[in-house]
Amino acid sequence: MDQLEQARVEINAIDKEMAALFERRMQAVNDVAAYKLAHQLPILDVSREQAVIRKNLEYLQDESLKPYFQQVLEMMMQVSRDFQKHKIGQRCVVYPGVEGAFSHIAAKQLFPEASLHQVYTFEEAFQAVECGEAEFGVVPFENSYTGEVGEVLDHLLYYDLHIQDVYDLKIQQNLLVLPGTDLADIKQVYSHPQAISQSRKFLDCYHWEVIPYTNTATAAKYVSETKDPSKAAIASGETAALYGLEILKEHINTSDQNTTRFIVISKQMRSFGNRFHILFTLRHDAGQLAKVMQLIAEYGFNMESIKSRPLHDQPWQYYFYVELDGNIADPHTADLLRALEKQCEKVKLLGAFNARKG
Ligand SMILES: O=C(O)C(=O)C[C@]1(C(=O)O)C=C[C@@H](O)C=C1
Repeated sequence: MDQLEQARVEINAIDKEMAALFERRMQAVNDVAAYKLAHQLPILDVSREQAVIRKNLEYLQDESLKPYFQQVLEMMMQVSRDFQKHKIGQRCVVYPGVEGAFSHIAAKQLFPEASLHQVYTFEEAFQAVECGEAEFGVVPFENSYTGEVGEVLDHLLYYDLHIQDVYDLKIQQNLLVLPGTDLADIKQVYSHPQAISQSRKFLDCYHWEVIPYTNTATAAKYVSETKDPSKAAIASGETAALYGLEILKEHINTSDQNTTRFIVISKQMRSFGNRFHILFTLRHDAGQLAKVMQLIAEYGFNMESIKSRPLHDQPWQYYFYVELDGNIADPHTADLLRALEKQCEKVKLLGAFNARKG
């Protein structure tokens, strides 16, 4: 046997073992798909995929093979997702805004195999999921620069829905114009108020009229339709391609850490992860909030975030949102929740998620 033949005999033997291992893996994936269908969980789990890749790369002895093995792992999980999609059927996911809006970009990344449908408002996304028209909704929750999306937080209090997942999308704002436009031609700039405030420093260098618009993608669409070179929009690069615009200035947001946290809303609550979030309301007496903070500290939970928002039906009264490090499945968390239920008027556990530390 020459060297080539010998190597091929070895490859054949390895492929045979891999075929058996592939069948075993797909049986496990089949169980995952059945669980995800029964519990209405999304197929893609980004944090799990990252963990699978990280762990498996550590098993390799030969460093130079790591990028190749990573490709194998990514492909294997793509196959796994295709198989699950076939088993579960197509999921319906809604997002607010138009094609090219950041919610659409987040929804595409979170649900690459789903059927995506746009709605006009955040509330329509909540309504579609609550009435069962859609299984999931992807809505913005918080921006690292401009803070929470208050309306979405309010809907979480009033709708009987939970947070199924949390996804951080790096946001890059760009100045979009009709092809051939110069900076000197621009007189008005259109965009969503959050995108405007994220790009404030850039905008302050010019004397343009800045006009708030429903969202970044509709602003880009409007500029494209007017065919007026004195108008520009602030939006994502993807939006430029969609509406035939040109990126005149890239990356105009003040902070390059600009990230928007999107949430996946669903009727089901996610129960695994290293962090969880709750909403609560209090009796309007002195020291109530301090008592809740004390309980959280006494039970040894690290609080990552706290926000307060006005209650719609009780002027000058507020509800609170907190994010705590810990596992919902841990009995200690159940103890804390019981203690909070005694202390608060209403407690709503929104769900768990995997937060990346640092
Ligand atoms: O563990 C899961 O949740 C799976 O669906 C399995 C699997 C995989 O094949 O390893 C596939 C898709 C997910 O994005 C993560 C991992």
